Amino acid sequence: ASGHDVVGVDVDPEKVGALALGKAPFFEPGFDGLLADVIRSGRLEVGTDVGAIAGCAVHFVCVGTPQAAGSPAADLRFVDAAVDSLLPHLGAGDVVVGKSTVPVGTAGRLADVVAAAAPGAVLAWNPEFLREGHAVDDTLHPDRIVYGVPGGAAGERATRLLDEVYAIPLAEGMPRIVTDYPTAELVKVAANSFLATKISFINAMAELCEVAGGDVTQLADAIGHDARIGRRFLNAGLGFGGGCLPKDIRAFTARAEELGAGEAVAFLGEVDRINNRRRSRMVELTAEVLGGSVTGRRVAVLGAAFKPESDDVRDSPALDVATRLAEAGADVVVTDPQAVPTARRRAPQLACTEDLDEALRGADVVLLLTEWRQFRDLDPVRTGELVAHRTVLDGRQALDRAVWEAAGWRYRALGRA
Ligand SMILES: NC(=O)c1ccc[n+]([C@@H]2O[C@H](COP(=O)([O-])OP(=O)(O)OC[C@H]3O[C@@H](n4cnc5c(N)ncnc54)[C@H](O)[C@@H]3O)[C@@H](O)[C@H]2O)c1
Ligand SMILES: O=c1ccn([C@@H]2O[C@H](COP(=O)(O)OP(=O)(O)O[C@H]3O[C@H](CO)[C@@H](O)[C@H](O)[C@H]3O)[C@@H](O)[C@H]2O)c(=O)[nH]1
Repeated sequence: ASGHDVVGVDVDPEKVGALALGKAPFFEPGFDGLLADVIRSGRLEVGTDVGAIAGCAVHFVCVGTPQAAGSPAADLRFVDAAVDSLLPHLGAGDVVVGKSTVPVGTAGRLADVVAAAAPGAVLAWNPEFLREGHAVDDTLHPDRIVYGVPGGAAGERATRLLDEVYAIPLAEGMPRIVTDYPTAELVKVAANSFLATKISFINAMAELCEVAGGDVTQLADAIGHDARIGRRFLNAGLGFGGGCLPKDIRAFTARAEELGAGEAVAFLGEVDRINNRRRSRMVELTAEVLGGSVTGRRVAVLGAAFKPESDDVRDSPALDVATRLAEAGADVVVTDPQAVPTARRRAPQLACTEDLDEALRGADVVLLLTEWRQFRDLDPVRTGELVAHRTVLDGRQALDRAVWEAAGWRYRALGRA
C-alpha cells in the first residue's frame, strides 16, 4: 500500500497458498481488500522459498515468539531459524529488521550472528505495536515508530533505509524515536506491561466493587476523566488474553529475573494473577447462579475470540471459561461470529456453533464473554423466548442492565454486586 515491492516468506504452505490468492489466513477487518489489491498490482509476491529474498534490501523478521512449553520465558527458536535462513542471501548494506517481540538482549546477540555471516549487513530492531482487529489502520497510521540501531555509520544506514520504508507515515508527522537495541526491545514489553497493568488495575477495583456494592464502570468513567489516567483500557471484565499481553508479561518477568532484576517487575506476577482470577470468578459465578453446580446444565457461551473483530483464540479468556465449565460437567455451547473454526481447532472437545439462536436455545444461563456487536445488540425479549431460564452473566460490561432486567432477566456482571 506504500508503493514498495515486497516479497513475503512463510514456512507454512497453507498460509502462503491463501495469501497468494489474496485471502488472509485469519480474520482481520479491511485486510483482504488491501491484500487483493497489492497481489493484483504485482507489488507483493508470497512464497515459502527464502531464496526469493535475494535482491531485497530490507528484511523484516516477524515470526512468532510464543511462550515456551513449561516455562514463562519466550521461545526464540522461530526468530533464530528465520534469521539463520536469511544469512546466505544477505548482501553488504542490507538491513535485517527484527519486528518480533523479544527478550531484551536478543537484538545484540543476533547482531553478532548477522555480522559474522554477512559482513556489511546490519541489524535493526523495530518493534510492532499493531492491535489485532485494527491491524490495517495501526500499520498505515501508527502512533509512533521505534528503531533500535547500532551506533555509527551502520546505524545511520539502517535508519535511512527504514525512513524510506516508512516514508508515508513519517510525512504525515508520525513520531519516530531512534534508540539503541535494549531500549527498543524494552519499549515494546514496557508498553504491553503498562496496558496489562491498566486492565488488571481496573479488574482489581472490580473485585472491590463486587464485595462493597460499587459499580466499576462508573468508577472507570470517573477516574478516566482525569487526563493523567485516561479512560482507554479501563474496561473491566474477563480480562486480557490473546497472543501478546499474557505471554509478553511472563517473558518480561522471566528475562528480568535472568538479569537479576526480577524485583523490578515482580508486580507483573500480580497483574497476571488478578487477570486469571477474573476467569475463575466467572466460572464460580456461573455455578452460583445455577444453584451451586453446573453439572448437566446448559450454558450458552457468547464469544470464543480473545476480543471482538478477531478470530484469534490464543489464550482467549472466553474459551478458557467455556473449557473450565465443560470440564466441570456443564453442557456448554460456544458461539462466535468469526472464531468458531479456530475454536474448533484449539478446543475440539467443545460444542461450537455459528448459529447464535442454536447456542441460546434451551440455555439455563447465558454468558457474554467477548463483546461482539452482535451480542451487545441482542434483543432481550426475543432472546428470552429462546432460553430455558432468563439469566445472563455479562463478562464484559457490555449489556444495559436496566433493559435486560425490564425484559425479565436476572442480570449479573463481573465488577458489580
Ligand atoms: N499478533 C499481533 O497482533 C502482534 C502485534 C505486535 C507484535 N507481535 C509480535 O510479532 C511476532 C509474531 O506474532 P504473530 O501473532 O504474527 O505470530 P504467528 O505465530 O501468528 O505468526 C508467525 C508466522 O511466522 C511463520 N514462521 C515461523 N517460522 C518461520 C521461519 N523460519 N521463516 C518464515 N516464517 C516462519 C509461521 O508459520 C507463522 O505464519 C511475535 O513476536 C508477537 O509477539 C504480534
Ligand atoms: O480495557 C480493556 C482493553 C482490553 N482488554 C482485553 O485485553 C486483551 C488485549 O486487547 P488489545 O490490546 O486490544 O489486543 P492485542 O491485539 O493483543 O494488542 C496488544 O498486543 C499487541 C501485541 O504485542 C500490541 O502490538 C498492541 O499494541 C497491544 O494492544 C483482550 O483480551 C481485551 O479483551 C480488556 O479486558 N479491557
